[in-house]
Amino acid sequence: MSASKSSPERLVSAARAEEENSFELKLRPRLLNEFIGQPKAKEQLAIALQAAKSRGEALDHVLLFGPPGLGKTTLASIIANELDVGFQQTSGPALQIQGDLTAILTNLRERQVLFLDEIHRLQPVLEEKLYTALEDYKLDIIIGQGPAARTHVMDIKPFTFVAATTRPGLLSSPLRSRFGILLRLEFYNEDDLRYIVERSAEVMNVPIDHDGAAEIAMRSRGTPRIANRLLRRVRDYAQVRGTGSIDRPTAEAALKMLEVDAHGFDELDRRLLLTIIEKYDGGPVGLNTLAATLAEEEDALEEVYEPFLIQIGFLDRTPRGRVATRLAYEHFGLPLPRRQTALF
Ligand SMILES: Nc1ncnc2c1ncn2[C@@H]1O[C@H](COP(=O)(O)OP(=O)(O)OP(=O)(O)O)[C@@H](O)[C@H]1O
Ligand SMILES: [Mg+2]
Repeated sequence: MSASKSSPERLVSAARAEEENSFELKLRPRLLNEFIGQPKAKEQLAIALQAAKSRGEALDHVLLFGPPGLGKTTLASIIANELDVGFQQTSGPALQIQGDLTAILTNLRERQVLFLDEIHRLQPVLEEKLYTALEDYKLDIIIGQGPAARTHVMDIKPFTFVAATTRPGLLSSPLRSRFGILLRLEFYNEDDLRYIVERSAEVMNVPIDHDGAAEIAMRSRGTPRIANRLLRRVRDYAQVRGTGSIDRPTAEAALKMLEVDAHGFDELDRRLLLTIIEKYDGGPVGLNTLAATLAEEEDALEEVYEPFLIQIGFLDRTPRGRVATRLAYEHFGLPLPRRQTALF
C-alpha cells in the first residue's frame, strides 16, 4: 500500500480505524427496521428473510458489496439476528490454509450465518474449496498423499454464507454465481445520514438539534462510518469549547477546526480531481493513465474512490475517459477552460 492511499488516520477516510471497533459495535443497528436508508437492499432482504423463515430453510447465500463504511458488516449481523441463528465472522486474508476453512465449515451449526469479509482477498485454492460447500453442503477432504491419497466427501450443515466486498469486480464469475442474493449498498442521502447522526447521538447521550445533525451529515461523504466519526469529534469540541450540546454553529466551528470541508473531501479526492484539472486540462483522461499518475490501482479508483465523486456530480465517466465537471472547478475556485464552458 502506498503512503498516499486514503489512510484510516484521516478523519474523512471511509476505512475503519482500529480504535473504532468498540465504538462501532455500540452504534450498530441490530435489526433490519433499525437499519436506516438503502431501501432497495432492505426490501430485497426483507422478502428473502421472510420467505426463508416461513419455509424453515437456510437463507440463500448473500453477497454484500459497495464502498467502505456503508453497512455491509452491519447487515451481515442483522441477517443472523433476524433469522435468530448463530453468527460467525472471518475474512479473506484471515484464511491462509485449507485447514482453516475446513475447520470452520465442519463446525458450522444448522442454518447459521458464516460471514466472510473481504472475499476478494480469499486465496483461489480456498475459493474452489468453497464451491461444493456452497452448492451441495459437501466438502472434499483429501486424506493421505501421492498414489495412496483418497478423497473423502464430508457433509456439512446447511448454512447461509454472507460475503462482503468493496471490490466486486475482482470476484471470479463462478464465485459470483454461487450467491442467490446480491445486495449493492449505495451512498446515503443527507436525510438518512442526519437520522443516523441523531440516533447515534442518542445512544451516546449527546444533545444535538436538527441543524447540528444536518451539518455533520452534509460533510460525511454519504457514509455512516464517517458521520459517526465526525459526530464523535464534534461532541468533544462541544464539551470543551461549548455547552456540550451540538447545534449548527458548534458543528460548523468544530468541523472548520478539523479542516473537514463542505464535501468532506479527503486528500485523494482532491488529488484525483486536481490531477484531471491541472495535468489533463479537465479531461477526458483514461482510467489507466489516471491510475498511473496517481500511483493507485485502477480497480480501487473505479470501485472505491470514484463513485462518491460521480454521485455528487464532480466527476463524469465518458467513453473517452474521466472528466472533471464545472462543479469541481467551482469547488477549487479554478476558472473553467473555454472548451469546458461549451461542454456544460
Ligand atoms: N444503515 C445504517 N444505519 C445506521 N447506522 C449504520 C448504517 N450503516 C452503517 N452504520 C454505521 O456505520 C458503521 C460502519 O458500518 P459497517 O462496519 O457495517 O460498514 P462496512 O460496509 O462493513 O465497512 P467496511 O467495508 O470497511 O467493512 C457501523 O458501526 C454502523 O454504526
Ligand atoms: Mg465491514
